Amino acid sequence: MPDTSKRIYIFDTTLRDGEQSPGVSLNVEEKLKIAHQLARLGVDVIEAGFPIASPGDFEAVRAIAREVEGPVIAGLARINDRDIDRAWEALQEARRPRIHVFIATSDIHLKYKLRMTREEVLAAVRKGVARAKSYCQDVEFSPEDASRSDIDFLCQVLAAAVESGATVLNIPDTVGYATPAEFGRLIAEIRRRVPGIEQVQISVHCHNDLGLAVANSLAAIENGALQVEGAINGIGERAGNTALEELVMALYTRRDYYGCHTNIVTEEIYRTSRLVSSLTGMPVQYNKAIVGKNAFAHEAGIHQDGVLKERTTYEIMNPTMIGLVQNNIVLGKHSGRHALRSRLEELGFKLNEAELDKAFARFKELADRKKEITDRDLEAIVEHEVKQIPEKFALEHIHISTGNRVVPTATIGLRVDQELKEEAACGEGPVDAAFKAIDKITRIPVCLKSYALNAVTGGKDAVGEVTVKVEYAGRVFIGRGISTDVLEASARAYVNAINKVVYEIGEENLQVLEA
Ligand SMILES: CC(=O)SCCNC(=O)CCNC(=O)[C@H](O)C(C)(C)COP(=O)(O)OP(=O)(O)OC[C@H]1O[C@@H](n2cnc3c(N)ncnc32)[C@H](O)[C@@H]1OP(=O)(O)O
Ligand SMILES: CC(C)C(=O)C(=O)O
Ligand SMILES: [Mg+2]
Repeated sequence: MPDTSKRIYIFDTTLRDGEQSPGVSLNVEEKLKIAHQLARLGVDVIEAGFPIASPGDFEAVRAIAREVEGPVIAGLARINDRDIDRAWEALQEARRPRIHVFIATSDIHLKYKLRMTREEVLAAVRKGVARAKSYCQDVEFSPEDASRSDIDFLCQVLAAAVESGATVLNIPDTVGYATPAEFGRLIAEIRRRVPGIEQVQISVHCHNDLGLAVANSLAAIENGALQVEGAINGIGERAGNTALEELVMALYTRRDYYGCHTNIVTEEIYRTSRLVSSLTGMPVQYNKAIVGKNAFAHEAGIHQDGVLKERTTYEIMNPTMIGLVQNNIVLGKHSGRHALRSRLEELGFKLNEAELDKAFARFKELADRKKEITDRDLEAIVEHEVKQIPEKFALEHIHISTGNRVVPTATIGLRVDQELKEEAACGEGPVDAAFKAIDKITRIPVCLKSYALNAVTGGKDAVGEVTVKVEYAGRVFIGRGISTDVLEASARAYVNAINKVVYEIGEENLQVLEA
C-alpha cells in the first residue's frame, strides 16, 4: 500500500470563478443548492462569491455562510476597504469564514490595469491583508497573474502578506500561461525564498487557456502546494479553471505516484457535475475526462472484448467510484413506485411523497413514449421538473402545426394558478410560435436571449433537454425543460424560465402587459 498520508485541500470556486463563465448567472437558491452538494462532496473550502459584485452575490454568500455546514466558506474581495468590509458583512455568520483578498503583481497589470507602482501595491497588500485579518482569523491572499510576475517582486509581496497575517498564499496562473515544469519550479522557488512561508498553506489556482490547468496543479502539488483551487466541470473565466473532478481522480488513481489523499467523497462527483451543468446551463462535453458521457464507454470491438473479459484492461477507474451506478433493474412503463423510489435513492435523490408523486407521473408519461428509462432520464426529470420552484404557470398541452409550406402555428394550454387558459399564435418557426402563444397567456414581457437543445440520452427516442435564457428587468433567468418531443421540451423550458421570473421578482412587482 502506498503512503498517502499527505492531505491535499480542495478549494471549490464553482460559485465564484465558475460563475464568471460567460452566460452563467446563478440566483441565490441555485447557489445554495450547489453549495449544499459541494458540502456533501466533501470540499474543504467553498468560495461562495464576490460579495461586492452585486446585491444578489452578497445575499448568496450570506445565505451559504449561514446555512452550509462543514466546509470553510470564503468570499472574494479586491484589496480595498469597501470590498473587504462587504465580504466580511456577508461572511460573518459562517462557522468557518475566510476572506480572500487579491491584487495583481505582474508589471503588465500594474501598468495598464491598476495604474499603480510596485510600492503602492506593496502598501495596499500590507493594509488590505491586515484589515481582513482584523475581521477574520483565516485570510487568503492571491497575487493575481503571479505566473507572469517578476519573481523578486512576487516574493516581496508574498512576504508582506505573510507578515500582515495571511494564512493561505494562493498562487494563480490567472491567464493559463504557465507550463507544468515551469509552474512546479515557481512553487518550489516561492517555498525557498519567502520568509515565514512554512507558517502558511500554499495554494494554487490554475486556468486552462492552454489546456494545462490540471497538469499545472499536479506539478504544484509535487512541489509542495497543499491546496488546489478549481471548479466542477472545469468551468470558469474563458477556458475555465482546474477541473476538480479530474484533479481528485488523478490523485486517487495515481496515489502510488503522488502519495496523497483528499477528503472528497468521490461517489458524489458525478451527481455534482450533473447539478452544476444543469443549473449553469453549461453542457459537459462528451469526451470530458471523468464526467463526460463517453468517459466510461467502450465502442471498439477489441476494447469491448477486453472489458468483458476483465474490466481493468481498458478502465483505470471503476465508474462506481464517481457515483455512476450500474443497475440490473430496467425501469419502463410497467415499473411501479417502489422500483422508481429505490432507483432514485441509489442515484442519491431523496424525495418527499409529493415530489415522488410528481416524478412518478412524469416517469410514466415518458415511459409511454420510450422503451427504457435510463438514469440520465431520471436525473433530468428530478433536476428539471421535480425539485423546482413554485409553478405559477404549468404546461397542460401543446399542439403545433408546422411544415415547409405553412405558417407555423402553436396552440398552448397553460394552467394559471389552476385555471386552464389557452392561446394560439403564429411564428417564424414552431418554437417561436409556441413562445408567442405562451407570452399571450403569461403577459410577462420577457426577452429571449438564448436557446440551446441537447440530447440528454441516446437513441432515437432520446430525451431532449432545452435550456433557454430570458431577460426581465435587466436580469437573466435560465429555464429548462425535457421531453422526447423537442417542441414540448422547448415550451417547458420557456415556462420554467417565466416561473423563475415570477418567483424571483415577486408577482406584486411584475409589469404585466395589457390583455
Ligand atoms: C482574476 C479574477 O477572476 S478577479 C475577479 C474578477 N471577477 C469579477 O470582476 C466579477 C465581479 N465584478 C464586478 O461586479 C465589478 O467588476 C465590480 C463591482 C467588482 C467593480 O465594478 P466597477 O467599480 O464598476 O469597476 P470595473 O470592474 O469597471 O473596474 C475594476 C476597478 O477595480 C480595480 N481593481 C482591479 N483589481 C483590483 C484589486 N485586486 N484591488 C484593488 N483594485 C482593483 C481596477 O483597477 C479598476 O479600478 P479603476 O476603476 O480605478 O480603474
Ligand atoms: C482572484 C484570483 C485568485 C483569480 O481568480 C485568478 O487570478 O484567476
Ligand atoms: Mg481565476
